[in-house]
Amino acid sequence: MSSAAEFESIESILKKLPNEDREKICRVLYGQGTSCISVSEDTIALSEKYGLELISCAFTSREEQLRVPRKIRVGLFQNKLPLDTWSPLKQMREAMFKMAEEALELAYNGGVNVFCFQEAWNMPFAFCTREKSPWCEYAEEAENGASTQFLKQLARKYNMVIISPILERDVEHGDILWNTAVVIDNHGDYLGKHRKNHIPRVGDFNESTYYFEGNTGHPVFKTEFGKIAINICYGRHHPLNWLGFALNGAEIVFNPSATVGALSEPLWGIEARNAAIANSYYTCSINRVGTEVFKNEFTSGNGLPAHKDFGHFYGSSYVTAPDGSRSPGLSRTKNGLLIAELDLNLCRQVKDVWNFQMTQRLELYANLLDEATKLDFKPQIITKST
Ligand SMILES: NC(=O)NCCC(=O)O
Repeated sequence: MSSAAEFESIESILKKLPNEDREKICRVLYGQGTSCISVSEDTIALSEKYGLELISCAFTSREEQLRVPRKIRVGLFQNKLPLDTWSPLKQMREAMFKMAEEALELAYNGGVNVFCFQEAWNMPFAFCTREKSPWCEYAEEAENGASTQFLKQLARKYNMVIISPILERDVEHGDILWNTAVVIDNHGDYLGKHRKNHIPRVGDFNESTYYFEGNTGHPVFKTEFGKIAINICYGRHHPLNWLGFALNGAEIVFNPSATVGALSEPLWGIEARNAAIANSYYTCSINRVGTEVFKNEFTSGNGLPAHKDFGHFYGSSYVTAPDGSRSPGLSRTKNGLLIAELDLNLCRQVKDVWNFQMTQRLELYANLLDEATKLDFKPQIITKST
């Protein structure tokens, strides 16, 4: 479904440079902190069988004298829709589950401990349309919906924490919808959920037609593989949203997303990376791939002609470490799995060096925020008196 005109990735262009030049550029653009890790031949064969691009890398950390390394592997999965947007829901679900099963099998073979899907992974990203039918039918209960039940058994089988961002239907509270990430622990038990804090009102992203801003705060989920949190898509534009997860002790924050090139691609490599630096945690950014075409035209309220697709979802999923180094990105056009080995000890090591937490002056900002939220707030602007 991707347009042939789409280029594959920044990395595929960098590969064309002479080695010496490429190394210099990568050191500056990507940081010094990643190296390739080899995965078994079987894992490579599996990625080929399932048509999934596979990138695996490890972030560098220092060995400590008193603490053992806390190395874990994350798996970031990006995918196109397996069928046309207008396919019957049952068929779409079957195709999605098959694809998820293959990606999880590959992740297990690559030693992944925590796996995350893209935003609203099991449905077309139909929120551009503002139509209610059939899209609202994709909504599921967080704790016991079809995809949670399906993933629980795979989480148990593979001893893997799974983050499953879905359209949630809250049947106990008026059947309303939310944009939610469900967390299933490695024993196959439902651990909890987080609802998207910031809802876009930009371009074709008409998501406020479907759900409100989330009411779950900034939860951090304590798992056997570290303290994890989820900042869903548009929340990545809000630095205080990232801070919220840091204040609650996150070591890894996942950013499952759905965003298109014309809108956000120059921002993509910056925001989650900056958040990792500012908050001394790892960030894992996942974006969907491909161009999703809808049956009916929709408009964006910007005077431009009505159209039937959002534009190209550019994938490019990547991981950033607390020291600012980042992994290569997955392709802009293909389904893929990025496996990254993280030593969670690096979070504290970076805090000790940079002291961002010690120097952050929360009380200063708390006072300002308190004032700024009052209706009679007067901005502190100093002008020359006449
Ligand atoms: N899904 C979503 O929140 N997309 C908004 C677009 C963006 O933040 O780049």
